[in-house]
Amino acid sequence: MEVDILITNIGQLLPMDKKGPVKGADMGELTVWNDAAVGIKGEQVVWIGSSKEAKILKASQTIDANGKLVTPGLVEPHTHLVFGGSREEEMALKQQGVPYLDILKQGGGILSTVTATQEASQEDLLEKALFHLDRMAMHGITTVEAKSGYGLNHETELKQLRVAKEAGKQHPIDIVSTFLGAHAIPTNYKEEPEAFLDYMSELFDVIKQENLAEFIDIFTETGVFSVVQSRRYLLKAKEKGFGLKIHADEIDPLGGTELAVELGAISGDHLAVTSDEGIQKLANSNTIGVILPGTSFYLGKDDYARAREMIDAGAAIAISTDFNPGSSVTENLQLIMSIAALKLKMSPEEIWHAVTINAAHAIGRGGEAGMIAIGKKADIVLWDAPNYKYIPYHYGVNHTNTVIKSGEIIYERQAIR
Ligand SMILES: N=CN[C@@H](CCC(=O)O)C(=O)O
Ligand SMILES: [Zn+2]
Repeated sequence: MEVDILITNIGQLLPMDKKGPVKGADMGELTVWNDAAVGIKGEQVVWIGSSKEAKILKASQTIDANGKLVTPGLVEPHTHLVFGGSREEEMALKQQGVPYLDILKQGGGILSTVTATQEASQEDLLEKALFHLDRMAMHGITTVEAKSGYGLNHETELKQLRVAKEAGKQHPIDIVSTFLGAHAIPTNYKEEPEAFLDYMSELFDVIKQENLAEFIDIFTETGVFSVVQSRRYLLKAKEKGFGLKIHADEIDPLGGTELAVELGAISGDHLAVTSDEGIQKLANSNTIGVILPGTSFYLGKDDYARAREMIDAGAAIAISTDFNPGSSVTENLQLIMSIAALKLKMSPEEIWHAVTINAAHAIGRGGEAGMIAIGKKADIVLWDAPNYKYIPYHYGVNHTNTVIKSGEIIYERQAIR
């Protein structure tokens, strides 16, 4: 057989090719192949076997992994990729103990990014999004979910969605788009959240027609949208054929997790303060819990999602950076893997499921992304690490050696000396 790229002498290969999403105790069972090899032709994986068997292949290019860990490209299931400006000035307020929701109430936080995004040109937003995507790719991410939500008017929300679509065309990373017009209440609708949601839902048709988003998301939170308002809005979205997501139980336990399950949302995200009942309901549902422990860390909070209890109860969990300019400013999902180990007490086996196959299922790419399997896209990372436990263990740095997206090498670490 002829292949374009042969990766051989793989120390540990994680195929992550189970039928997902992977739930509960199964998240702790990882398949590991030792001394493996992978053949790529065009965009796809066409051969998997042992390094010894790989000698029969004719390869245009051979990569000697030299005992390295090889995994699927990471899947990042929750980002606010497209935004104007930055919010480093807010850090001092956070240090003084001003709560996240108070900053928002005073017109800062999300609303200050809204002003910057409204003022930014489409070209500038695109350039900035591509820059952040480059950084994600360098860190081993090959598929990204991207939300709008810093427009809060028709024009700017559409501008954000169009930028995400264009970024997906120009960048090798695959982008899955979510409309988060219900991210905050703008000042001109301050006393009328329902009217604002009606106004945002007017965009559903054009978003469908132009194929600008697959999912509709809402921030269900104190001072933002209530459970009743969220339900009404999301039911309208469901009727139009969108998949649903909820920013649920991030700061106050309003019951967003329960709502996500009730509506059959593909994911409930954050879940930092989900109730006992919410955990049970999540575990008994097909909704994936997308946990964002970097946000708890970055907001200096003690509330971390009870991932252990969720997994022990049988839930499917994914983890994410929540990359955004306010509550979690990092493109490094490897760092989040370490925080998941340290603060969520997830095992390395669970963490690898959470950044590959389960993350793919959380954004409607189950069976396509987050796995290495014959006939699937060759999204593959070679790590400067001897085994899968090493990545969460050695924290805060980038471990990628080579990143392959759809069969193309898009990143190779350069030695300085
Ligand atoms: N909590 C709501 N939205 C974002 C934060 C957005 C921001 O602070 O700009 C989140 O997921 O954490
Ligand atoms: Zn978010």
